[in-house]
Amino acid sequence: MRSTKQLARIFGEETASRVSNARLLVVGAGGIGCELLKNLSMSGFQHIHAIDLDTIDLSNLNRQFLFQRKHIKRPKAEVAIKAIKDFNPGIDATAGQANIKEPDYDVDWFSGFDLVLNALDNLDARRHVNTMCLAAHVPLIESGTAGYLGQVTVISGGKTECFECQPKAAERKTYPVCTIRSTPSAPIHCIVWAKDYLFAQLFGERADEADDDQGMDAEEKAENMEELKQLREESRDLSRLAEAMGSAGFPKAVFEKVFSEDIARLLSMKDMWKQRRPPTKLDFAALLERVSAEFDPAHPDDQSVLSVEDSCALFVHTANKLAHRVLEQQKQGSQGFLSFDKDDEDALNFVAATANLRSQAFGIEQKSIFAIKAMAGNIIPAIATTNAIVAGMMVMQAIMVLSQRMAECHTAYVSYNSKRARSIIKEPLATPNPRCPICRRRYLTLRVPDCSKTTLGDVISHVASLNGTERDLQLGDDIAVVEGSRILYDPDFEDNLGESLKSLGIIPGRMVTLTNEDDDEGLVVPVVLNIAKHQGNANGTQVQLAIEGFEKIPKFAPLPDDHQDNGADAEDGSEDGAGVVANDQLAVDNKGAIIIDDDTDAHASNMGYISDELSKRQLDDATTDDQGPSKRRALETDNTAAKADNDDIVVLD
Ligand SMILES: Nc1ncnc2c1ncn2[C@@H]1O[C@H](COP(=O)(O)OP(=O)(O)OP(=O)(O)O)[C@@H](O)[C@H]1O
Ligand SMILES: [Zn+2]
Repeated sequence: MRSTKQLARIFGEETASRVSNARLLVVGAGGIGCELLKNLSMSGFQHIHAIDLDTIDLSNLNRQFLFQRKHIKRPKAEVAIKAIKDFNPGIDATAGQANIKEPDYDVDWFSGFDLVLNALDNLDARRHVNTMCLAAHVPLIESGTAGYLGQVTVISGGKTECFECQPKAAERKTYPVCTIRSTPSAPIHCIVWAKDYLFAQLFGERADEADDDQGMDAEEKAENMEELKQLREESRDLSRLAEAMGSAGFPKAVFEKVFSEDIARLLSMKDMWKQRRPPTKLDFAALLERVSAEFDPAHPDDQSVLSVEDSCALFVHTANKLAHRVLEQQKQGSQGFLSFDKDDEDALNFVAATANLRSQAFGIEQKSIFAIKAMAGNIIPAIATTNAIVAGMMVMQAIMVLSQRMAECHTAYVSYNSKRARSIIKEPLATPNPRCPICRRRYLTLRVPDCSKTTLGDVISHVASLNGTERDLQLGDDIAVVEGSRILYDPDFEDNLGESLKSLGIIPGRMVTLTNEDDDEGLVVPVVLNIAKHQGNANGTQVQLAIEGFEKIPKFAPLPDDHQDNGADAEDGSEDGAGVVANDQLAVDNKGAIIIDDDTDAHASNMGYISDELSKRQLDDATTDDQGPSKRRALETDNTAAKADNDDIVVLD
């Protein structure tokens, strides 16, 4: 094959052969994924499986060049794989339309690949693949772009930082409740109000009234007493209105409540407007009388700013449509609530119309639906060229990993600065954070003949039976077993010992973490057992529990004495070493065709996936509960993972 020959000429026969024999998993066939699949198929890679949960949208076609208009609504991975097979018919390429988090894609499945490449767009999936690759001992190439900024890095368990070793800067904007609900002064305040408050209250899952004062201490609550009371009343009124959904007067009732009554109530709080421009009430009937004759609320122009009258007509149209959808869902027996999705036209148009009406009331600039989509969806426009550069760098890293030239792998950044249009920066791969709650783990596989017969006690006895052998797990006597955020066993909690694994929800694909209860120093590296089916026994004799994978466990550096010296413990969200590179480091590291950019500030903010919100983690001993640190960390890991994925703007106080 031509590409293999070319590869052999550049990198040698051995590398070319490793590349052509390697089994690759590409997760995500979107902006980066399409570029990557195209590159891989043209660079000598022969065995590729791509997975993506989504289907193709019109909005993907401007940058996902393997897709054409005729492919809209077809599965991304399938179409992308078909396209690369057209380029390179000899390739062994397969596709799956699925969420990579589905239990079918378990550790055994991941172990079937030599290399995984992430081309994802969300933190939750990235974290999941990171853990699966660590558990399966498969190297991972991680990537991300945000507009002109991009990043590629290599993750190899025990050798490099993993995706969770460092906190990522929090990008999520938060706004005080009172600004959103009472004193907006910018378009985004009105958009957040329309999306997170009005839309959510009317069509979403019923919110908890107590949320209005979340985050306030007692003093703040006392100071804001009057306003909080008003806010609660407003919410209650809206909930009552939601019950009128489907009646002819529903849109008018909502309009009059939010753009007339609530504004009158705000105006009555005179102190609020001493330093601010007071809002004005809107008149529903008067606005509807002046809607332009040519305005079609079913097909609004999303590029221009609508007149306030047309926004009112759009509000009526979309409020009716959304109400209808909720009622239909209820009729079909489901709970009947919607959550905002920027790609749901009714939801977007409702939010755009109400945000603009509110802007009108508060004398704030109005925006086109297109602009509101970007703001409501927290969207940074995707740049095809950045995706292409990142995908190219991923292929280079893939070749290096497969040819076992890890020392030549890098974290590479695509960066932007006003002096130089674009540049790429690289830095050496960082070593693992010795306190990382994900990669400082010994990932092993526990083969279980039958989870409905094997008890938790059997597992504990099996672990104990390894003591003193070469497979000693070195957990000591006081073992604790944790699954997710549940404690299954510790020396003071033996209730589950007689339970079958299945009855405890421990089935193939799940992972349980074993720690030492008394390990206050955190010296024991916890063991994570991936539960897997036993492969069976050819002789027909009864198969026993078996723990596998000892030979794949990396060596872990001892914990540093200084507990402060820990990036993952950083609480302030600062990047704290997460990608900031010293200039002198660059100077010694700038071999190759890399343009060095000396703007470290730009660099610091250019990790492709920093746009994902990372919940901050507190991994050190600051937690005041009385669980041992190892078990506590195991629990925290699971809790933070659960909190992780929410890219939306949140209203906080
Ligand atoms: N858990 C997951 N399992 C499989 N694929 C995923 C998962 N999460 C995200 N993806 C896929 O990763 C890809 C990321 O690509 P990209 O960032 O270009 O997003 P997009 O959805 O194509 O674009 P946009 O968000 O701008 O509409 C998407 O195709 C998405 O479906
Ligand atoms: Zn880590």
